[in-house]
Amino acid sequence: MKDRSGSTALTIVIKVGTSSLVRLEQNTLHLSNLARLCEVVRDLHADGHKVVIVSSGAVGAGAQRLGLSARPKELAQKQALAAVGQVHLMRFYDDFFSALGMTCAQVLLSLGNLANRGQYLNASNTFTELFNYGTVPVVNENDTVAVEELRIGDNDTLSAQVATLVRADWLFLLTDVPSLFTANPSTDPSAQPIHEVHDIAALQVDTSVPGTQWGTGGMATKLTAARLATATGCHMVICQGSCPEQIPRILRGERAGTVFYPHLQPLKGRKRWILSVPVKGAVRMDAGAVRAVNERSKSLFSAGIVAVTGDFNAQDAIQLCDADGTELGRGLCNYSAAEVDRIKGKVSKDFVTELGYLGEEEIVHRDNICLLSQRRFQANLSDANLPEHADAEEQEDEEDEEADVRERQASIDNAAGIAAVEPKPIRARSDDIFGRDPEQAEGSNHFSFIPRPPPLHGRPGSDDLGARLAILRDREHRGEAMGGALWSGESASLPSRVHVLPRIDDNAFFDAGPLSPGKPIPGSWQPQSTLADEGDVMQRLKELQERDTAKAAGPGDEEFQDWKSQLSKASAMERASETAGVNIPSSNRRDSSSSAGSLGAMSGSWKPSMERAIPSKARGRQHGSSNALNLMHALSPASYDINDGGWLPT
Ligand SMILES: Nc1ncnc2c1ncn2[C@@H]1O[C@H](COP(=O)(O)OP(=O)(O)O)[C@@H](O)[C@H]1O
Ligand SMILES: N[C@@H](CCC(=O)OP(=O)(O)O)C(=O)O
Repeated sequence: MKDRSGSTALTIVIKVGTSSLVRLEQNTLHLSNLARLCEVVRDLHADGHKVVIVSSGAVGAGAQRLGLSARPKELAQKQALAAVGQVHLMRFYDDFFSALGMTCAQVLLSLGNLANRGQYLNASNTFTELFNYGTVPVVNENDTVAVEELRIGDNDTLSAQVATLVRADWLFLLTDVPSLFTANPSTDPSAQPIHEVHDIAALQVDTSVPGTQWGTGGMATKLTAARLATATGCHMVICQGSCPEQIPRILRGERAGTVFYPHLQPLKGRKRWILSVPVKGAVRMDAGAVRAVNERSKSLFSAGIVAVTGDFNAQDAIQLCDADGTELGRGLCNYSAAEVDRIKGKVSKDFVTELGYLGEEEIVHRDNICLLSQRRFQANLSDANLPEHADAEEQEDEEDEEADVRERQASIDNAAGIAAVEPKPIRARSDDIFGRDPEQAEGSNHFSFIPRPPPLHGRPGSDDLGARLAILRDREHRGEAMGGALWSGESASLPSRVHVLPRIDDNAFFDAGPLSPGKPIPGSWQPQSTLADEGDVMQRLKELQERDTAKAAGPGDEEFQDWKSQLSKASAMERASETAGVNIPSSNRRDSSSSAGSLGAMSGSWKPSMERAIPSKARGRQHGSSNALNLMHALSPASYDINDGGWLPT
């Protein structure tokens, strides 16, 4: 079967709500709905489509099993009911699918599985394998263990996130009404059905009246799901759960339910994942910032921020809203809520005075912004109205997508314990580090890519450099140093034992060139001075921490002033070179706004002629503030030299 767009093999997510799975009056499961849904899935599967079910109903079914007539209010009670109901529901899914000659698989997800990029990729690989085995994954939130602040909370949002994860073409939300209406049809007899939605922002509907006591979120969360799903290029449909047979008919083009059309230029690669990061706050932008961010796909700078809400940390996801509070997109913020509050409306040269350090120039870098508006979708959008750099953006999206595929593959390889020592060229990521394969014999020169652990956060001057160090030492103690930030080992090209403290939070990509057994890493690095042992490293860190603290004390310090003036010269130099088209490594370009790159540049270890395959996307992909460690590298005499195209932080 082809869908209306002519595609043959589709990935389809079907979310079924409690209202369609539980018969409130009879206090039983709605077995006929459930059985017919399984039959529809069987037919879709037989037509070559991959199908995931996101099933609600655990709490409702649990309540029925225990004879409760009202939904409990306490989280712990709901969690207990979910534990009872989930197994009951899955028993029927398993029975029905078995009777139809199919196998289903239970997947319980929690927020952490989606918000953490590594776990997200891992979950994605699991779905791929479940599809390969021909099974039907049946997903629910892991309600029983999800604590309040770490819950997704409703399965409409969960289903959109699952649709993003499996790169679904269609997401169906089966519920107890035939479509979205202009208002709740059970309380407003004048409510009119809405059949098609091209621009969610333009919708005028009242979703404030909730549905049954057993559902969560009513229509409001379904609209949230629609915004997420359509932004990633997925069609979404709200339709009647008692008639799952509509699904194949809607795919063929029949008019039923409410169809939300996807963005023409959907989010790709890593930006899709950003949508799964929990939102911790919001900023409101003035009209100029709205134009820059929403229409011209620019970064968000502090000058355009008029208000901040929520309590977020650096690198949390926040909503980017217009002055009225309408959400236009989401992004990973480079500063905490308190920091943004202090620098909002100001320009970046004021950051040092306000914050005591110079951080990223962008509050939210454009590489970390996911726009949710469907401005690009409108059919009448002429080329002249397309956002600035639309072509470049498209190419960057493609790069993002390719990077995403590579990351997924790397995640599979790592999970399988495959050392990435291959005769063919390998593209490595800077969040991999090189290390000796722990499984290999002493004296072997084989190298592996070892995934780096999640980034640590910190600011110079804050005392968390000490905390970072404690974490690093703990990792090393636990034998994770090879995959951690404090790396120790022997390089094939270095005779001596060295300690390398790589920049721990840069997600830039770099090309490692071909690796093969017994061959030194191309572009191998040579420390100009060697930190011989842990004592040296600790001593160095201590010195640097003291310097950090002194610098953070304020801009009165002479050395700090000198540092600042070098920094602005470096930025100017860089801008000039950029304009002149000199090939500048992207990571250094990015770092021009932070201490390390610029100081590195000024100290001569920056090599503009160095050819490296770092896509421009690397810029701004910073996770957490790297300033403390960047600063350390910048100040450290142990800077690393690049021989022939490899890359390590200076
Ligand atoms: N504008 C609207 N259009 C349709 N239904 C609405 C609207 N606003 C609120 N609702 C309510 O949303 C309910 C469906 O959401 P919910 O109870 O969460 O169901 P489910 O369990 O299927 O997720 C409907 O039964 C209806 O009462
Ligand atoms: N995870 C919960 C579902 C929460 C939920 O969103 O319910 P619903 O609004 O019926 O889709 C459960 O299984 O009961």
